[in-house]
Amino acid sequence: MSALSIASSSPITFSPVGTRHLERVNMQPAERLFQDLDKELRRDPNGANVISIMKEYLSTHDDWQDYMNFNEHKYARNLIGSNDMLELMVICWLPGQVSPVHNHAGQHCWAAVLEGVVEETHFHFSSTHSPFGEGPLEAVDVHQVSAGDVSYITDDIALHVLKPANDKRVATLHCYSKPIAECNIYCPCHGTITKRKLGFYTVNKRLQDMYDACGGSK
Ligand SMILES: N[C@@H](CS(=O)O)C(=O)O
Ligand SMILES: [Fe+2]
Repeated sequence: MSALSIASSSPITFSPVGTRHLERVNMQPAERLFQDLDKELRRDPNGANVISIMKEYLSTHDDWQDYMNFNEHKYARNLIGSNDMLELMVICWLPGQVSPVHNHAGQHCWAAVLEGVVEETHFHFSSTHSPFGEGPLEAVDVHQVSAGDVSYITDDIALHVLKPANDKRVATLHCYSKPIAECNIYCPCHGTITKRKLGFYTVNKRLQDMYDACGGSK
């Protein structure tokens, strides 16, 4: 596998200095975004500039639509690219689809809204008023995120749930650093934890045989 492993119709590899610029020109904007995020996260693992990089992409490009695939059974995770530092995906939500209460496996999660309006609910344990503890959970914040805006969460901030805020479909662009192969799902009533492997509905714009997303009620 190349140093930069990214889903693309034409495989991208690092090339000798001199031709790198030409390769970048030939990339799709979403592939360039992946490369820009990779560079930023290697410079600063906390990704101080990730939000501005994502917002710049959102305001100038729409090739994320090429990755937009919905699944009637659950919210659909469509991978743009991944490597050891990050994974970048378009997540598509039909009205009524919702993620379970979950964490992010100790990683950074940035979620930009591409289309529609998202409702995000933060949860803490009632016993500790923090994202760490035991027993029932309580919703501590509910807010909406509109197209063009970027939300950010880590396990230190809260557990969360996302869903479309109204009866219109939603597309979000998620950047995880580092990649999350598995997360915790929480039963809100008891705080019981279940491990859930995270799969992809499409990779490199191609449907995958098995799709096992992070739960979802529909
Ligand atoms: N973290 C979730 C999507 S969301 O609800 O933030 C996932 O990657 O499946
Ligand atoms: Fe999440």
